[in-house]
Amino acid sequence: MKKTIGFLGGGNMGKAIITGLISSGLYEAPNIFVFDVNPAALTQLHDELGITPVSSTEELAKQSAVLVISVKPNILPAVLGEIAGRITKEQLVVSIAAGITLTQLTDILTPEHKVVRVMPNTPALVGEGMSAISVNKQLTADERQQVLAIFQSFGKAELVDEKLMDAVVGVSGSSPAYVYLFIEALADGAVAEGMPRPMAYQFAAQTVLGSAKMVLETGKHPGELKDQVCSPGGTTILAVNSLEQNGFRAAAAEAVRVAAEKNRNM
Ligand SMILES: NC(=O)C1=CN([C@@H]2O[C@H](COP(=O)(O)OP(=O)(O)OC[C@H]3O[C@@H](n4cnc5c(N)ncnc54)[C@H](O)[C@@H]3O)[C@@H](O)[C@H]2O)C=CC1
Ligand SMILES: O=C(O)[C@@H]1CCC=N1
Repeated sequence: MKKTIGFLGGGNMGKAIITGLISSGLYEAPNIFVFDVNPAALTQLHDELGITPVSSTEELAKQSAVLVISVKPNILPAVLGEIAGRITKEQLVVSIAAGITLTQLTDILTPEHKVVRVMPNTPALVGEGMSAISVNKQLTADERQQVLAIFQSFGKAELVDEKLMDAVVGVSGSSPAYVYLFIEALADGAVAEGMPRPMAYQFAAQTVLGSAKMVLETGKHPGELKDQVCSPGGTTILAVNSLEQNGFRAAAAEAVRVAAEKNRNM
């Protein structure tokens, strides 16, 4: 049997996942079905990635063993509600919508349906995603592994207790945006010192990438890694003090908190 997956919504996050899936080889592009109300988005996905566009949500539900709902949270209930009657209890329904709980999904479908809540992030596009996955009781152990394999094909993925999903949004779902802000700010500083902008982005982004790898691969505490950069009487400790004076650490932690709170109250 063909291994199929469908996407209801092919926007920023849908496209990032589809690109990641195709690059990993887990799914062949023609076996990825997409429906989007925006015909231009659909044509672009077809032309760029080779996916199979479908013309209705009903058709999508029929074609997809795994159905990923990747529309905005505010329209998910209506969109899923429209096709609820066509979704079988064998299909896996995966929602990536912020703030939509497993119970909300089974309220729209039925408690017997297999539902999955995932919080991915856009670096899926380049095979470096971070996804958290919660499932309801209807999934078998094999199906849990299947979902994990999908999201591990383009980065790291973990099964988590659903109550952690708000923290996940703050620390990985939304946080690429804060990291881009940081990269842009580092580059602005370098440009002010006379560095050409493209060079500044490269130096800032490669440093963020390398520093992240240091945390993941050495297993060392981030504080210890920071200390290794701070020479006594040197440049770095002055820069670190400046960041502390300007509330950098508190600002980052507060960003995670407000994103989590929003997710909780969506
Ligand atoms: N952008 C991100 O970094 C992340 C987004 N998410 C979640 O992913 C979901 C999608 O977000 P984005 O991709 O950023 O939004 P987006 O606006 O880029 O994409 C949504 C897509 O859904 C389409 N759409 C709207 N109404 C539709 C309908 N009735 N039927 C089919 N398609 C329809 C739109 O044309 C658009 O292409 C949201 O629920 C969001 O919470 C989750 C993690 C990260
Ligand atoms: O901003 C949002 O609501 C979505 C969820 C995480 C990233 N983007």
